[in-house]
Amino acid sequence: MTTATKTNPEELLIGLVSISDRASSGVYQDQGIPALRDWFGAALTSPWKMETRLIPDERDRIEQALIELVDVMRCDLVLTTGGTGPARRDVTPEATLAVGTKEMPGFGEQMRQISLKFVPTAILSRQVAVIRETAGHAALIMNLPGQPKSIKETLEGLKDSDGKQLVPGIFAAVPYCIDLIGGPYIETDESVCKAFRPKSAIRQR
Ligand SMILES: Nc1ncnc2c1ncn2[C@@H]1O[C@H](COP(=O)(O)OP(=O)(O)OP(=O)(O)O)[C@@H](O)[C@H]1O
Ligand SMILES: Nc1nc2c(c(=O)[nH]1)N[C@H]1C(S)=C(S)[C@@H](COP(=O)(O)O)O[C@H]1N2
Repeated sequence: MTTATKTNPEELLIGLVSISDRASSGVYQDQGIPALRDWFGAALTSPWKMETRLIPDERDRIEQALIELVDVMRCDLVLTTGGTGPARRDVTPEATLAVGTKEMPGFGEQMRQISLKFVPTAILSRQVAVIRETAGHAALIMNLPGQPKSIKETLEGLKDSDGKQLVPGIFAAVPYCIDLIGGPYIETDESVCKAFRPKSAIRQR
């Protein structure tokens, strides 16, 4: 576990939660947090920090981690990886919906569409996204599947060998969503992920 504190209101605080019985008990090494950290390191050009958790597939533990990351640490964005499938112990979507104050169904639908370009089993992921709002703060919480490779696939989409975007990744819609819930202005490296905002919402630097 790492501990980050928000020192600058312009800095994005990202909560990264890896949910895996086997990685959290040491059967194998967690690759979820490293894959997320590497992706954000390449994608973001505006300031950011991360706060990480590695936990088993237990609904109470997942809810507790999400609430703490949003309400106490004041993360603006929380990404989970793992526990979205149909297996008995896969409960990440249930925990996420339980802590959300608004559901964002478009994210789940679109993430499955993106993932279907990579694997036919994408339909097995029940991933969801929600907004959690407290009195003075709000965050977007999004589920990603557990396969470490699914992180880049879902966030970044599909490019051809020349780098031309064939399928936009889900992260393209995240910066404007964070604007709308009062979070910091996120800027990205367009060669990794081009953020989409309405013209009126684009800040000139
Ligand atoms: N945090 C992780 N680190 C590394 N590999 C992972 C991780 N989570 C999942 N995987 C890999 O992705 C595969 C599918 O993910 P899934 O979440 O369905 O795993 P799982 O079999 O339920 O894992 P677990 O039993 O650890 O909860 C796993 O079999 C494993 O190879
Ligand atoms: N982009 C992407 N999405 C994916 C996958 C993948 O490899 N890449 N694996 C699928 C598989 S095999 C499963 S079972 C579901 C659920 O995975 P989870 O239980 O690890 O969250 O995600 C699906 N979505």
